Amino acid sequence: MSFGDTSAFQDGITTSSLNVKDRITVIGSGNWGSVAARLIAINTRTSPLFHDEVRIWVFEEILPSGEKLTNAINKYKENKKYLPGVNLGPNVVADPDIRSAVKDATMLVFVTPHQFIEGICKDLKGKIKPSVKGISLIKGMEVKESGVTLISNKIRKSLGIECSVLMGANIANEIAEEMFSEATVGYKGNKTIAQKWVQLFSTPYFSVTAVPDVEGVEICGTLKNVVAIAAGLVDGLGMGSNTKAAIMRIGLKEMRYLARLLFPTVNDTTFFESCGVADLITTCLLETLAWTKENGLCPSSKINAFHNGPCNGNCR
Ligand SMILES: NC(=O)C1=CN([C@@H]2O[C@H](COP(=O)(O)OP(=O)(O)OC[C@H]3O[C@@H](n4cnc5c(N)ncnc54)[C@H](O)[C@@H]3O)[C@@H](O)[C@H]2O)C=CC1
Ligand SMILES: O=C(CO)COP(=O)(O)O
Repeated sequence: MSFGDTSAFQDGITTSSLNVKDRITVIGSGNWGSVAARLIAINTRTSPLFHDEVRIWVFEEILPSGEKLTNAINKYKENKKYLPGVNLGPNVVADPDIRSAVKDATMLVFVTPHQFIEGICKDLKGKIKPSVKGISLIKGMEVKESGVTLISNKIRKSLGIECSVLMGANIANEIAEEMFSEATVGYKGNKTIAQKWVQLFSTPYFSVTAVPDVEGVEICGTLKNVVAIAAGLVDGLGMGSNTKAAIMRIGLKEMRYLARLLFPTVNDTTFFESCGVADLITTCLLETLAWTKENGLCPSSKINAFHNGPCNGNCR
């Protein structure tokens, strides 16, 4: 079962049925955190379900101008370091103090690099409302000899809250430019909250669908990066599009195999959502583009460049 048409929910969730407006805090203000805050702020400005203001917790940094990043976001409504040139919206408010940023929140959006989540959860323990709902946009998982732990599970266990996930073919800069993208919300049990997450993120150019398979959605967002490394190697070796397509096809099958080995309840259909095949494709394509842009090279020279220097224009 899936759903993506937010208009269908308008009757199901009303302010009168919920009584209070939800208050949103975004935890993380990097590239994707800033774009996520921008999407959310569009909806909180217009939907009666949400409080207008969107708080964004900022890991404080000093800009080359000497200004604090938080002050600059609040002054210019722009994240000059992680999303320059994009207006975040008048209702986005940056806060460098994580505790004050989450104090009134009823919905928390986690969107930091995965290595920081443990420390962040420690800081949040006992500081959030017990009824708060979370969603993780973080890609990655913890791997130890004892087994793997998904990031949403770390959040759930550490804070004792419900935590959904949102993953997909979501290159943040493209969404900031309002180019069309899809995303998948993965949830466990609570369909009402999943519907609310869909409403919070959906815009005409950001189409969100929810599926009741939180592990499946999250593990897709993690494992696709392994396949993308292989796709990058294919580029570097100049092996061509057929080989890259084979890597992607076999990689998707292996993603499904491993996902089901780790989490037997993962649904096959999840791999056909944006979080599955679409994220795999965009990340495999991105590997090529990012590397070649950074190095001023054409794709087929990628590996040779390590040995022979930059492309001389003769490679195919
Ligand atoms: N950028 C993208 O297009 C997408 C990113 N993601 C995922 O979103 C998550 C966040 O990625 P981005 O926003 O791209 O990150 P980013 O790389 O743009 O920003 C890094 C963030 O980490 C913060 N930071 C640095 N040191 C820190 C510390 N010690 N403690 C806490 N925070 C610290 C920085 O201030 C900054 O806000 C990642 O899990 C990534 O995989 C998912 C989809 C798309
Ligand atoms: O979601 C992404 C592209 O769709 C980017 O994900 P990563 O941050 O894991 O590279």
